[in-house]
Amino acid sequence: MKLNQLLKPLKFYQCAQNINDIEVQGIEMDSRQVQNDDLFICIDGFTVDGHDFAQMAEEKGACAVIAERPLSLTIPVIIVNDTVKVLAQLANQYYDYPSEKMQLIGVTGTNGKTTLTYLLDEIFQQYGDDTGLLGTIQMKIGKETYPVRNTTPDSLFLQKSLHKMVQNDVDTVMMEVSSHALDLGRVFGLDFDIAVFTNLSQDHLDYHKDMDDYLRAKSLLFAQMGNQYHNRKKLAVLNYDDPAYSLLARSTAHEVLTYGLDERADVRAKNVSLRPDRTIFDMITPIGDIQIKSNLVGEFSVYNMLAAASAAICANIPLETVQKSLSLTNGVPGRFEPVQRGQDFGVIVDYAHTPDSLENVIKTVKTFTKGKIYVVVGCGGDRDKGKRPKMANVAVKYSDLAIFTSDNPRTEDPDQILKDMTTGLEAQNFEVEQDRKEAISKAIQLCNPGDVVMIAGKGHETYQEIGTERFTFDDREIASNMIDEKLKERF
Ligand SMILES: CC(=O)N[C@H]1[C@@H](OP(=O)(O)OP(=O)(O)OC[C@H]2O[C@@H](n3ccc(=O)[nH]c3=O)[C@H](O)[C@@H]2O)O[C@H](CO)[C@@H](O)[C@@H]1O[C@H](C)C(=O)N[C@@H](C)C(=O)N[C@H](CCC(=O)O)C(=O)O
Ligand SMILES: Nc1ncnc2c1ncn2[C@@H]1O[C@H](COP(=O)(O)OP(=O)(O)OP(=O)(O)O)[C@@H](O)[C@H]1O
Ligand SMILES: N[C@H](CCC[C@H](N)C(=O)O)C(=O)O
Ligand SMILES: [Mg+2]
Repeated sequence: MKLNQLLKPLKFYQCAQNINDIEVQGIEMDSRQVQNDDLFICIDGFTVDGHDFAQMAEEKGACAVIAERPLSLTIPVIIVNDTVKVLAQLANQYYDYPSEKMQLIGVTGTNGKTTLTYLLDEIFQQYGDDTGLLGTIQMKIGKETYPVRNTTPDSLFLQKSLHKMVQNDVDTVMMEVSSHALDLGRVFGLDFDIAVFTNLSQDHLDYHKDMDDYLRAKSLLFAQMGNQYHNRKKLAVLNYDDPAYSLLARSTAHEVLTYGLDERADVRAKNVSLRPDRTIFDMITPIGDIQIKSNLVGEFSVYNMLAAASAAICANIPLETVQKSLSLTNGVPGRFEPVQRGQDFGVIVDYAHTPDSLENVIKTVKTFTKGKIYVVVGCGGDRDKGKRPKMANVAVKYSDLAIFTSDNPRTEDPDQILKDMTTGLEAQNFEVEQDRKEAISKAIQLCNPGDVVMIAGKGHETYQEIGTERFTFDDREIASNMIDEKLKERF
């Protein structure tokens, strides 16, 4: 593509050099990845400033650079006010606006995004769509899966991925939209057809100034859905029971469909029966009522199913398809995932890493546990420190014994994280075992028939991040081995 053509979305920019005949082979924001004739865009990041790598980009063959200040290079330097926004605009232009060629569903909220995108993926596949998925666990295009670094990638990777999905004839894409992504403009210019909100509770206050700032970031998804009133209807799906509902409803220019347990919600659950191994309820919707019998457990799963059904209804999926898909689903890897090795006690691995999600899952375990509940949990390093005492409090409040351990300490001192969790804790029903493997082993060793161990915080993760290195670690695998050992000892 000619550089002139690529710059078309921009009205104002400065360039002292002639850029008329420059041919661009690709866009790059990482100098290390630059290839001949790429356009390099300098991003001033949290760790380093991309402007400092423009020279490297030139040496690697970049044809031009986009920057926020003059740089002494021999290749043309195009100056703009905001390279983050320009990256999003040019990536969209370069990949020919892929989000407009698909049905795009964005999901935001503190908890439940991954779960909801998986439920939706199953519903749309059940309907017969070719689907794409972008989120915490992986990116998926049809049956192919790809590893990811962020829940919501930067705008360049995002547009490239959506373009690939278009090339693969994907009809519908579900994507998690994190508050970081919204705040950092990673989803600028995306044409969302349906935007879904799950819930808001404390997380990420290392990044956002306070809960209002966090909510403001979440509201951007609904404010930035685009304005195609006549071509295609756009819809916002909101949790009526969450206090954030009214602000989010006011943030969008589009029609809102609400869900919740409240009688006033458009899509709601009645006669809810929360059982140890399944959940049964009547789902009331504007287009008819269905009964849901699902393997998912806990009240939070009712919310996830209501949200999934609401988004599906917005996309004109028949209720029978929704009903069938929700009855078939076995949930999401690392979300309330049982580890079963034939033992007479329960072991559940879950990704709860916020006070609210931890409370939800332990309370759910409590509803069906006759024996004791042991919780193994830690808190991530380089993340919201305010969550630490709150998660510790929840763990001791709802369990018989909490074993506090390391999650991903990252660059923090694991002992300090554990101190942050336990300082001021009044209850005595906890132990501290920094080594996560030991902590899991201890909990499993303590189990008598009918007891349950809840291993929280890391869910699907197959690594433990200590310092800046990732070491192989999978709660499910470790727990399986420990259970096997315990069973062997018995015989
Ligand atoms: C705090 C944050 O969001 N950081 C993101 C950010 O990194 P950064 O600002 O540190 O980037 P940087 O290293 O300073 O680099 C700046 C620029 O220089 C360039 N560079 C750098 C080095 C070099 O040699 N040459 C070069 O050109 C880089 O390519 C980049 O363009 O930009 C990177 C590329 O897009 C992201 O991967 C990275 O996410 C990091 C890994 C991260 O941990 N982010 C978390 C906080 C996050 O975003 N989490 C949310 C989900 C949270 C949730 O809901 O649970 C998410 O969406 O993942
Ligand atoms: N609707 C919900 N409300 C509250 N908690 C939930 C809900 N759904 C799931 N959870 C809990 O939150 C945990 C994380 O769920 P999930 O991975 O779906 O959320 P997420 O929003 O994608 O999280 P992340 O931002 O870390 O990617 C689950 O393991 C479960 O403990
Ligand atoms: N996406 C979340 C994941 C947290 C998972 C938990 N295991 C941790 O490392 O804190 C975050 O980056 O805050
Ligand atoms: Mg997620």
